[in-house]
Amino acid sequence: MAAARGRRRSVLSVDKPRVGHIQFLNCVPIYWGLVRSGALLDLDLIKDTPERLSEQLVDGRLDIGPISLVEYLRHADDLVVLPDVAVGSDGPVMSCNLVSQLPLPDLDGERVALGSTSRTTVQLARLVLRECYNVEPAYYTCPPDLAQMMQEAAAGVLIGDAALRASLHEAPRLGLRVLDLGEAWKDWTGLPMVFAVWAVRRDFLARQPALTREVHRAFLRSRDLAMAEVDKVAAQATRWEAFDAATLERYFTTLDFSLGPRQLAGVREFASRVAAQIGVDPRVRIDLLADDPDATAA
Ligand SMILES: C=C(O[C@@H]1C=C(C(=O)O)C=C[C@H]1O)C(=O)O
Repeated sequence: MAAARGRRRSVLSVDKPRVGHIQFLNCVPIYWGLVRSGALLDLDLIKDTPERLSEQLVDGRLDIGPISLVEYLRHADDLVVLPDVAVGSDGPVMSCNLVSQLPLPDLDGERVALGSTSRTTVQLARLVLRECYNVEPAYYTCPPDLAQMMQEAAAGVLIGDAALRASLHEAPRLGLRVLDLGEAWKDWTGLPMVFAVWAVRRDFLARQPALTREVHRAFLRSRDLAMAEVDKVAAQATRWEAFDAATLERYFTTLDFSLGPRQLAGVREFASRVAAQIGVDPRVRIDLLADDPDATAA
């Protein structure tokens, strides 16, 4: 973070685009192909948690990167979405979970911890609890640590690797209930859920339209390469993780890395349902990067 903040743009040479990368297992398939194709050499890649990357893209320390959907909706005027790539699910997601010590209808008035790395799943959890379970807990934000959450609250919302560990290892051992929020959204709306999109700052796109499209193509190629050999990706990732290769392969193929018409319908539906809760226009305009460099409006 400090390094990113201190980074100065050179006036003597063309700077590499400053691109964000989510340091969770869910984005390993996006990273895999960047390494394999050598595209990584053309990027200044900044790895961090989703909420910090979202903040850096919004305040201009990044040019292009993944952004939590809620933060995109809040800052849509300054950003253009890169099509065909996202972190989402069409049903269960495995790693965006509400973990509870109580049956969900009993959470009314209870303390519920919201993990600080999430901006979207935490809002989805609040929406689902209110609209589907008719409960209004007392929410507070805290670090994404299940043990601490379970000491201080009746339930907690986690994303990423911590959520995967919680649902696969800790919850079964401790007898905790798990609500998969991708599945809850699909059951409620019939639509895919998009948790994060990739976006470019509008000012960067205006200065560097060709470079932006190059980075976009590198992401798409990278994702396609990884998904074509997902067994290898899972086998290598398992060296450093507490999950076996079969579990990681199931995780990578459960996630939906696409952003097509159905996923965009999910984004619009989420925007309309969450609008009042997060203070955005329910029909917020979503601009997608167009093929034609002269036209960016969707
Ligand atoms: C599927 C996931 O998607 C994510 C969920 C996010 C959020 O809730 O704000 C942000 C980025 C993604 O990492 C996950 O983290 O497990």
